Amino acid sequence: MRRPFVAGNWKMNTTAASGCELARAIAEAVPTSRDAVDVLVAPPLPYLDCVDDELAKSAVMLGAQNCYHEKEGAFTGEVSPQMLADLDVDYVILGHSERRHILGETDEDINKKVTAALAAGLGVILCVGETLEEREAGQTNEVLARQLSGGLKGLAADQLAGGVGGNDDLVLAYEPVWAIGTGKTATPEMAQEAHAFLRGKLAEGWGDDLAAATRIQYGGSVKPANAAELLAQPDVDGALVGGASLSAENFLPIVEAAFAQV
Ligand SMILES: O=C(CO)COP(=O)(O)O
Repeated sequence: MRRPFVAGNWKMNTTAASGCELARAIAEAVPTSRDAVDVLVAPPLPYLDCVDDELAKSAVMLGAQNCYHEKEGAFTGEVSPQMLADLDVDYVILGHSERRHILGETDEDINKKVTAALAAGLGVILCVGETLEEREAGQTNEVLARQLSGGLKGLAADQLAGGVGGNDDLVLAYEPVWAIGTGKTATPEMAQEAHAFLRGKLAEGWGDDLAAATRIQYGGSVKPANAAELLAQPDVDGALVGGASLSAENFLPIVEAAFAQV
């Protein structure tokens, strides 16, 4: 069985004080002895260091929400994968729909970032997902296939599988854009269908072993009330949680729903 993976994407929310308090509450609930589920929080960049301190005595991993593809140099305002690794970041979220649709990132940009992040020893959570118009036009699979092959272009299965005991693997997140922050969740059946499609594409492009090992998270209005039925789907290996990750009261029941699966 693939180890479930629940991640909280805090997006551009919290303050230094409230972020650290939230991290502390999550860390307390997931001590190092509870490692059957991977749990991660991805705070805003300026709070990575203080959140990392709060997570020190827990099994909770640290995530970042973006990076640039260059190591260093004259790229004002950007942050390299090496800098994130230096701050103990385990995984970086790449290709989130907010970066694709608000910040204009292309599959080509995302591919450069995925390649650079994996090369720097970071794990990558690569987000893919269709808009409502694309779903209604029957283009969901086409969009998912394009974003997957675009994001992973030029990468071989052994670069995506992660090292022994390391967190430098590829994780996918299926996040239908119409379900993000809207309260509209994909039904468990819709999520399962998209996840199974993505796993099939991974098998076609990178082989059965990688497809069987790769975790695919679902993201889009995941809440304590719907987490268990989503996580029960055979190809749903975790959740990428936005709004509900901003309070321990909402995030921890989702984490517990994942523990209940193992
Ligand atoms: O975008 C998301 C996580 O990356 C999902 O956000 P919500 O859980 O707020 O819908």
